[in-house]
Amino acid sequence: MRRRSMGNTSETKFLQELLLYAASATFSCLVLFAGLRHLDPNREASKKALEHKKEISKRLGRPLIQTTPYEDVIACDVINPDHIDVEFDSIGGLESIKQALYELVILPLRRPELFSYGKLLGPQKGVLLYGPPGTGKTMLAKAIAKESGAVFINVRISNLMSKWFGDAQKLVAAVFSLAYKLQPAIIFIDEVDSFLGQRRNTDHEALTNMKTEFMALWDGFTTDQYARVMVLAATNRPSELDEAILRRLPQSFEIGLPDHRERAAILKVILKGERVEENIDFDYIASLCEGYTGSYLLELCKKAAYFPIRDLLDEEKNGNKSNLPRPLSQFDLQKVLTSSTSTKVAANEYTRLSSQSSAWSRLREPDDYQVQDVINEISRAVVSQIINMQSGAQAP
Ligand SMILES: Nc1ncnc2c1ncn2[C@@H]1O[C@H](COP(=O)(O)OP(=O)(O)OP(=O)(O)O)[C@@H](O)[C@H]1O
Repeated sequence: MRRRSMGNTSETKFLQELLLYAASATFSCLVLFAGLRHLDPNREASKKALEHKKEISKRLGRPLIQTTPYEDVIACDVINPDHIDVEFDSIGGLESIKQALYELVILPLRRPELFSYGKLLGPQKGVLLYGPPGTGKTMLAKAIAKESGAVFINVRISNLMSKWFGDAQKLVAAVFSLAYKLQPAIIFIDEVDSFLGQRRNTDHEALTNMKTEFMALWDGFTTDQYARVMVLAATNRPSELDEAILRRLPQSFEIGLPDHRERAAILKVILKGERVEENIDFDYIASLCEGYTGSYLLELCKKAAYFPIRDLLDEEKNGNKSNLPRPLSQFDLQKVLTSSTSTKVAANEYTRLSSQSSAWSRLREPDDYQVQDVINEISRAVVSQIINMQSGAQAP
C-alpha cells in the first residue's frame, strides 16, 4: 500500500516536471519566434502581402491560396466573374457565334462532368476571336467568363514586357500557375499578334524565351484533361500570328462587321434602359449605318444623347425651367449620321476593302497574309487621311 502511494507520488512528480519542461519549451519557442519575426526586415512587406492575398481572395470569391510574388502581380489583373457586367444578352447580333461558344467553351467549364466520358469530347483549350477593331471581341471574351463563372485573367503582354522586362518570363509562368490555382479560369490575351506574332530574326532574346515558355506551359494544360483553364486570344491581324500559335488555337471565330439585322440588334442593346422615344425605327437607322462596327454605333448613340441636353440648356436660356432632358429620338440619331460623315466614310472604306479580299474568312492561306497586310496599310492610310482632313478643316 505504502509502496503504491510512493509510486503514485513519483509518477505525479514526473508528470509535473514533464509539463513544466513542455511549458518552458513552448514559451522559449514563442519568444524565439516573436524575436525572429521582430528582427525580420521583410516583416512589413510580408504582412502587406498577406493582406493583399486576403483582399484578392475576397475579391475573386475564392479561398485564400498560396501564391508566389509573381502570381500576386498577375492577380491584380484578375477579374471575378461576378463583377463582370457583360452578358451574352448585352451583345447585339453574333447569334451563331454565341451559340457555338456556349457549347465549346462555356458548357465544358460549367459542366465538366458532361465531357468526361470518352475521348471525343474534351474542353477547348484555345479559341481565337479575330476581326476588325470595335466589333465586340473583348466584350465576347468577358461575357464568356461571366457566363461560365470563370475568373478572367486579362493579360496584356505588352504591359508585362514594358514594366517587368527582366521578369517577364517568370510572369508568363505565373499567369498559367495562377490560372490553375483559381480554375475555372480564362486567360484572355488581347492583341495576341503583338506577343505571339510570327518569329523574326530581329526578335529580342527575352521575347523569344517568353514565347517558348508560353507555348510549353500552354501545351501542359492542353494535355491535362481535368484542368479547367482555357486561352482566349483576340486579334485584328490574324495574318501576323505564328503558325505554331494557330495550331494551338484549333477553334477560331471571325467577328466581322455586323450586317443590317445585327446593327439593328446592337443599337437596341446599346439603347436598352436609356431614356429613348418608343417609336424609334431601328431597322431604318441600321440601314443608314452600312459598315459601322458596334463601337461606331456606340459612339453614334453617345453623340446623339447630347442633343436632348443641348435642348434643355437652350430652354433654360429662354427662361423655361425643365428638370429632365427630353428622351432621345430617332431624329437625334439621324442628325448625327448626317453631320459626321467622316466616321461613315472610314467605315465604308473598310467594308469595301474587306469585302474585296474577304481575307478575314480565309485565315490560314499564306497569300492572304500579304493581302491583309496591304489592306491594313490602306485602311490606316485612309483613316489618317481623314484625320488630316479633319484637322485641316478645324485649323483657323
Ligand atoms: N455586338 C456588340 N453589341 C453591343 N455593343 C458592342 C458590340 N460590338 C461592339 N460594341 C461596343 O463597342 C465597344 C468596343 O468593343 P470591343 O472592345 O469588344 O471591341 P474589340 O473587337 O475587342 O475591339 P479591339 O479589337 O479594338 O480591341 C464595346 O464596349 C461595346 O460598347
